[in-house]
Amino acid sequence: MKLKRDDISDRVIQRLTKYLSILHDMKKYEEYINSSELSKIMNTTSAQIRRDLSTFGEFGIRGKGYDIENLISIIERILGIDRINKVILVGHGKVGEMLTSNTEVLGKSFNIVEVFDKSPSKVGKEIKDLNIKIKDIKDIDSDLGKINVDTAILSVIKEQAQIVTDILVKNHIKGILNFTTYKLETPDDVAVVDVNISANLQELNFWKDMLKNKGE
Ligand SMILES: NC(=O)c1ccc[n+]([C@@H]2O[C@H](COP(=O)([O-])OP(=O)(O)OC[C@H]3O[C@@H](n4cnc5c(N)ncnc54)[C@H](O)[C@@H]3O)[C@@H](O)[C@H]2O)c1
Repeated sequence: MKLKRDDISDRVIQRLTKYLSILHDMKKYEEYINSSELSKIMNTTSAQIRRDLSTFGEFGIRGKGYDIENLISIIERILGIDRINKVILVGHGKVGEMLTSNTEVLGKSFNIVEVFDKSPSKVGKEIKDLNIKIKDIKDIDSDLGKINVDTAILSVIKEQAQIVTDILVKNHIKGILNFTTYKLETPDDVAVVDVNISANLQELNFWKDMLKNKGE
């Protein structure tokens, strides 16, 4: 099935990643799960689950529900994590270090293959856990020409975010995980996902207060 960007909301994709983690837990105990069981764990409705999954095809078996193993592999394929994805990281400061010092943060489907920075005190230093040396951002054009990679993590200072993004786009990067708070401008064929812990906390506060008021 060929889907267009407008057919899929960000929320559906966020829920897919949650379904996946629940399904991984459930597969230890069950072979099948129906939308009603899944909806209780997800704290949503079974109609929502059916709607989300039907965006991508019909996978349920009438009377039995979803084959958990099968659903896991379908969702992994949809999310492109049925393979190892090579990723580069630009900006090895506090955030960058947090990401390279614990490979579990990225999960088993993502591998950091190159790290770039512009600070002379960092370029050339080895990142032991990854067995690679930090490279100079100045050399990114020639370095990326040698490896086949289309995903980048951006963790430079905000003031450099767009400049680095333009360099990444020029080097055929098609997906950027943006840790900076800068609103990046990219061509239509480049996907950007912003990570913003402060914004997440603000959202959390809103939901927490709303639920508290509901109980009063
Ligand atoms: N998403 C979040 O929740 C969150 C949390 C904390 C910080 N941040 C943001 O993440 C970014 C990184 O934060 P940090 O605390 O790691 O900052 P930092 O100053 O510790 O690190 C930034 C790194 O980027 C490098 N750099 C700067 N310009 C560069 C360029 N043109 N090319 C390559 N490397 C370059 C610097 O040399 C440095 O190593 C900042 O924009 C910060 O605002 C986001």
